[in-house]
Amino acid sequence: MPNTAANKQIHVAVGVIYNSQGQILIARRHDDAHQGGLWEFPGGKVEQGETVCDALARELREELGIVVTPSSCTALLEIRHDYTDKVVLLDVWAVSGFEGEPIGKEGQPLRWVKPSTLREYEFPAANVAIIDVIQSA
Ligand SMILES: Nc1nc2c([nH]c(=O)n2[C@@H]2O[C@H](COP(=O)(O)OP(=O)(O)OP(=O)(O)O)[C@@H](O)[C@H]2O)c(=O)[nH]1
Ligand SMILES: [Mg+2]
Repeated sequence: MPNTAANKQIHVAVGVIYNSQGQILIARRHDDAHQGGLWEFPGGKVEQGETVCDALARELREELGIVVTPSSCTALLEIRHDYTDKVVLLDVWAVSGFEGEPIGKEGQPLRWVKPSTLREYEFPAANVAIIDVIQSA
């Protein structure tokens, strides 16, 4: 298949961020974004020349204003998902240490939730596997 915009795989760094009470941070995607209106784990596209950890730290600084403690990042899983309009490779990391208080710097609503309540929120289809891993931990 030719490498067109429609089938090019997008590498995404995704953070499952824990606070000291064991809650996880979720954010609501803008209505006009891909998979808009759904909840997500914060993160974004890995840029050329970046490690996934660097990309995650940059995205969490840009989107939430927090500074991730590099030693607190651990790889959780990778998910490849075909949304028809695009294919994503989600590189999912747990983040248990950071400085600052997260705020929705792009106007996105944020919520700290207990892992057991994650299924009450609507996420993109690719996230089902992430929630399975979180809840089996
Ligand atoms: N951040 C994030 N993206 C996800 C999740 N699940 C999921 O399918 N995605 C998909 O991953 C892709 C890239 O994520 P993104 O939109 O956050 O990328 P970004 O921050 O670089 O955004 P930008 O393109 O506005 O600069 C989107 O197509 C999005 O739908 C998730 O839990 N978190
Ligand atoms: Mg993003």
